[in-house]
Amino acid sequence: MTRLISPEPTDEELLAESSLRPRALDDYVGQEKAKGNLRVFIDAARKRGEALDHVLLYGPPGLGKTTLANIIACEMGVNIKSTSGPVIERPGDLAAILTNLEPHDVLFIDEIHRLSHVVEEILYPAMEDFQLDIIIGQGPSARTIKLDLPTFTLVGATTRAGLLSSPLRDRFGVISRLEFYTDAELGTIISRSARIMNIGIEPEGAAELARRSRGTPRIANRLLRRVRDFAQVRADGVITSAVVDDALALLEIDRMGFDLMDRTIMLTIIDKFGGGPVGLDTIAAAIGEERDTIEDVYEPFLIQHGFINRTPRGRVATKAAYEHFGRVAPQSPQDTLF
Ligand SMILES: Nc1ncnc2c1ncn2[C@@H]1O[C@H](COP(=O)(O)OP(=O)(O)OP(=O)(O)O)[C@@H](O)[C@H]1O
Ligand SMILES: [Mg+2]
Repeated sequence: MTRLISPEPTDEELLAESSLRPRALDDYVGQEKAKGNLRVFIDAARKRGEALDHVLLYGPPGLGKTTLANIIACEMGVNIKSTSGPVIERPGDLAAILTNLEPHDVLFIDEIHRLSHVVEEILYPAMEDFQLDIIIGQGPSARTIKLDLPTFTLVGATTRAGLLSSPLRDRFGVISRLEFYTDAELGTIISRSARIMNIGIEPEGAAELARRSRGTPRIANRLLRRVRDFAQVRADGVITSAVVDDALALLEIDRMGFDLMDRTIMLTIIDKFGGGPVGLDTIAAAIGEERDTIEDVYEPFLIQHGFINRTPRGRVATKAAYEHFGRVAPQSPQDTLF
């Protein structure tokens, strides 16, 4: 099932996204820390006439990792080859990709935490010494030959850097964490997308949409498309904050941008487990969703905005979560003790 606020791209979006994707670092909104670092490293590499150091981008889905990888290649003035961890099945697949790179090219590996072990081991010498170790023959007569590779830049993307093996993580010179976007940044992205898509939107409409986008550009662009449909049918084509309100009410997205699954997670902790602490596996079983999906996709935003706490004994619903549903939070043990 694709959720309306799921950060995973739909097919329609994969097409639409390419036109909305900023191509230069200056057009990439927000992420000032990552951008600032990259700008320095890119300038330095260009001045030295070298390939950029390997870059690892991590953060929740939909925050702009793929976009940033493409911008890096663009700013370096090189080609980008894109693939993803699960797609590279055998060492030979990776060897074929690596030997086809031009000097200084960017190799983008999405979901790099899902690379198989054998493939990962090919990557170590390739990243470090730009060499490929190929084993020829079998048994006692097997020998390794080394093949020189062009210097290249590996850009890896992952939702959780913690899932990467440390030898792999250590081989990245630049490690950047992407953050959720502020409402103001999302407002800028929404206005820009509306311009490109030729949609009329009032500043208040953009601001309201930004507030409901879970800090995520992909969700912002998706909601913009849905609300446009609504504005064309129900209003006279212009997106006002009232149109956003009505459209999102219909789509069951509340004023915080939470959808049914977000609310289910919080209400499950509150109602079924007395507010927690409750383990992630127990929550997953109770709502019939994958543990990893909850951890990668739903939970980061809820934690960041203080609706759920992660404790050693499990997840806890916060006072803000109770208040969001108009409930009164039980007194914490500390309050009753003293
Ligand atoms: N900083 C940004 N400024 C403007 N638009 C952005 C920015 N980041 C992302 N977007 C928009 O959001 C969409 C999704 O971004 P992108 O595909 O790069 O996300 P992602 O982090 O790679 O997600 P995933 O982890 O799911 O691959 C893009 O089409 C782009 O239009
Ligand atoms: Mg991506």
